[in-house]
Amino acid sequence: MPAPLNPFKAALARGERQIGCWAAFADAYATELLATAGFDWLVIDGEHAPNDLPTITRQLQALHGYDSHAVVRLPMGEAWAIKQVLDAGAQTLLIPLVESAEEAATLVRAMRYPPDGIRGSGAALARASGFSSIPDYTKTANDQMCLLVQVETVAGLDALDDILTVEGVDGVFIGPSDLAADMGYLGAKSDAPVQDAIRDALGRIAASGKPAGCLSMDHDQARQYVDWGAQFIAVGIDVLMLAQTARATAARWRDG
Ligand SMILES: O=C(O)C(=O)C[C@H](O)[C@@H](O)CO
Repeated sequence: MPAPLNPFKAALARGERQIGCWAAFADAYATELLATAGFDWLVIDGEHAPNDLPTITRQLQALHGYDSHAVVRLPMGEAWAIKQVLDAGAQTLLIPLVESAEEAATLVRAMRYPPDGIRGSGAALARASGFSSIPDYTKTANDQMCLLVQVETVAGLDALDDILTVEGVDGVFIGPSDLAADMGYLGAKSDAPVQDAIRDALGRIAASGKPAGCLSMDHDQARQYVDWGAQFIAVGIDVLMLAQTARATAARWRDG
């Protein structure tokens, strides 16, 4: 029996639009709830949400059997951390702050077993192999790995065309907030120079044939990103959705 198919990777390869949402509660119960909403992908965020390996693992377990695909974002692309979340069952990773083709190629190798990469082959005891109930896991897992790299600095944009040539990079996500900050527009990702840079980057990624990704909770802006070439687009962040609704409800009753 081979490793489970990665439906998100397959959908991207078919050119299908994938609508996503950030899962930032660091909690399996909340992430399972989100999986009932109908998003194609959910980011289990280990960069800016208080997640660690056990909370990420519990969220992967909670998403099992749902159609929303888990995209695990690590704080940084370290090979040891990649190995741990892959063994926990993640198939798709989103790695922040990639600034060169060399970095991207190193990430590809960290996600693959030899001879294609350096992933440690101890999955026999891990959730990824169904605790050894998937006999061909290690022989077939490489093909189901999906690497999304985040380009979100001026240096990253300068290296974008090179990054796009790296085999094994399955998609490139433009991070609007970090890009704005790096361009000197901290907190102003909608300012014209940042939007121009995002437009250029999404266009270049789409033209290369690789899927482009982006994030906006502003629905008009998200639509704009799709028009500019984004194929996988995150349109919500769960903590902010709850915060906004809670604040609006309280204000309505306090002020009315
Ligand atoms: O730079 C960005 O934008 C991102 O990388 C996404 C953010 O980190 C997201 O968590 C919300 O701001």
